[in-house]
Amino acid sequence: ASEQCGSEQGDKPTLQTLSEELNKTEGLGSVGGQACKAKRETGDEESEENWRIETGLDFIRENTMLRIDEDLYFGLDEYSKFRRDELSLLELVRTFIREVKGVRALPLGASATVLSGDDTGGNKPAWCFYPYQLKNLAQTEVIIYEVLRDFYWSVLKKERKGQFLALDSYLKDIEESSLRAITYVEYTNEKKNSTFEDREDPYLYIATHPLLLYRMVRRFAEDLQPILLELEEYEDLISDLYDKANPDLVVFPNHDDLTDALESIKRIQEGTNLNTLEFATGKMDQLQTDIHVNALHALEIGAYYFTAGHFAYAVEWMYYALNTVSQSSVIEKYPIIERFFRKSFDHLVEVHNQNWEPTSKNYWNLGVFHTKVTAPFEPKSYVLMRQIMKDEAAGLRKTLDWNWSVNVNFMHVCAGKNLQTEEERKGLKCWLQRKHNPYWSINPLKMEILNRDPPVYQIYDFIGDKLIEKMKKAAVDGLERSTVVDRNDHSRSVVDTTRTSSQVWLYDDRENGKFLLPLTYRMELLSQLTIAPPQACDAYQVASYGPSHHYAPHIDSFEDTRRAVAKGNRIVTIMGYMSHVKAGGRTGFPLLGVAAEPIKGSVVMWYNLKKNGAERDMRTWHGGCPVVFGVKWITNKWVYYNENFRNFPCGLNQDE
Ligand SMILES: O=C(O)CCC(=O)C(=O)O
Ligand SMILES: [Fe+2]
Repeated sequence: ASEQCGSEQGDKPTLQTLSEELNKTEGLGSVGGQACKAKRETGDEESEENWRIETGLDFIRENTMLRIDEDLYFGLDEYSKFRRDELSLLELVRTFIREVKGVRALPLGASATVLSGDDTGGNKPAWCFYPYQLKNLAQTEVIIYEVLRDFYWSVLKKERKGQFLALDSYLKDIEESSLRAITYVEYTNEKKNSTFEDREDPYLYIATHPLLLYRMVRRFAEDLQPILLELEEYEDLISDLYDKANPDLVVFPNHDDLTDALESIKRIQEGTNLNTLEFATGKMDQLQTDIHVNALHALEIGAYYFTAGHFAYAVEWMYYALNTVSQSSVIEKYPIIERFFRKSFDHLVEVHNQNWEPTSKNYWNLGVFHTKVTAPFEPKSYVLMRQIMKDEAAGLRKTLDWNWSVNVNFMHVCAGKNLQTEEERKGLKCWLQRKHNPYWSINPLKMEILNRDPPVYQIYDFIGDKLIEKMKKAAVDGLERSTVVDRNDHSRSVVDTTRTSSQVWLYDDRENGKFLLPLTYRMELLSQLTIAPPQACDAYQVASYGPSHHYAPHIDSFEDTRRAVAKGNRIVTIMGYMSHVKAGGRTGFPLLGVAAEPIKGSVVMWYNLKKNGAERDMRTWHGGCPVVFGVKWITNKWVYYNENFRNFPCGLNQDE
């Protein structure tokens, strides 16, 4: 069916085919299937296809600021402007993308209120922190899509021929991303014969896939409002949209959210060392998804990396964009387009090289390649500086002072690399533990030791699925953005980019938390520590992470013991995984060179203090690696020293 779609265009390249081509990615097959279906449903559209394309092109030529024209060099003036003011590359790229897609920029000062719902201004939630709200947004968008698609084919094409290239490319963008994902999820649900409970939610899939999320947020921030402004006169349409999409209940993402989405992509890629080509084509940490970004997206992502000062990734994304666009046949007809990509690419290479210094300073500039870039760029010959420093960083693991190597090692363990030496790996094993308590003899613990000194254990099947569901249910409505101890004032907690999860506390000593007590007792048996009394622990902290959310390396014990005078400090952490994570989300120990895999139902246990209970054990620096795809749920149980100093240091498996 998709071939048919292509052949409708004949071999005459048009702007329509151009944006179709730009939307394709090498090796992933045609993405036009859904679009074809939409067209077929409306019956006799094929014959009318051509006028739409032709007049669409004319419309663009006549009405846009920057002309796509052989004689008038595209964006040359703009281009020379950005060379003086480098930060505007991103804006220039956005202008270019609008141009190609036929999206008119909103008039300056226009507040796009056609369908913006409640304007909660500064109180608007940051979208990226709420996968469950984003899920609703994905659902709303599909409703908007359906209304606009029907309107497009039933009304618009008859009245205003060809003026709506922007709407056309908007509909296509949804079809090849969100709708494609929904089809995929529904298909797998069906194939797996999923019951109601374990059906995967297609909208949550969209809300937690970093590329789908970026594409959706981008459509809201860039594409939808200008389209709606142009359709304002169709009052029936607008009120239909208003009724169905209920914008008063949903706050739509804006440009700040688009920046957040781009920042998320950056955090994910940097934090888990994803290869650019693989990431762009939907591969994340072993998992291949059938979702990708197109040349225009890659162009924007490259420009964002440039703005953020990470020049190596900027060059890689721009190279991907250029390469994708160069393979498009319509480029022969519009070489001007390719020239824009090439100019941008050349510029990024130049800036990369300006920022590359062959001195030890590079230890602080991890955003460049190991060497300057020379033409022709061959991505395989260039290695990221941080990659090159992997061995050196691993060698510095035992240095307990904070230094540059911690972040590099954290990134590598987050990517699933094991940095432990042969010596350190000796004696690491899995076993069934039946000792220490009769309870375990009939129901042995599935133990694994991840590190011997200091000991880090992972214990599998420790929290049952039913209990996990109960915990999530009790937690989900109370989730709030996590905080960290204020660096300047240790008595305060503050919101910070080093910890981007949301969280809530559940109390097993309160009426509505009693269901947690069996878990607490199980933890006592496991650790041979006193945990249940409130003075021996903190309540259960339940935390949830969406894509890009992380917790940078830290130690769970307090630096300032005034935070915990009565209880003593946090001696042991027992952290449970309450979900599988599709990609990413490990718990990394950069100084130990190892990470725990987020396996639902397992708990990880380690020390935060030395055995004397007074000093922090600096070796158990750890952090929550960025979630790449999916949602990660954890629960923390922190155990305090004073209630436990008597039975210490018998601690964990003293006979191991
Ligand atoms: O999310 C993780 O894997 C680690 C969380 C953590 O270290 C904490 O909450 O203290
Ligand atoms: Fe922690």
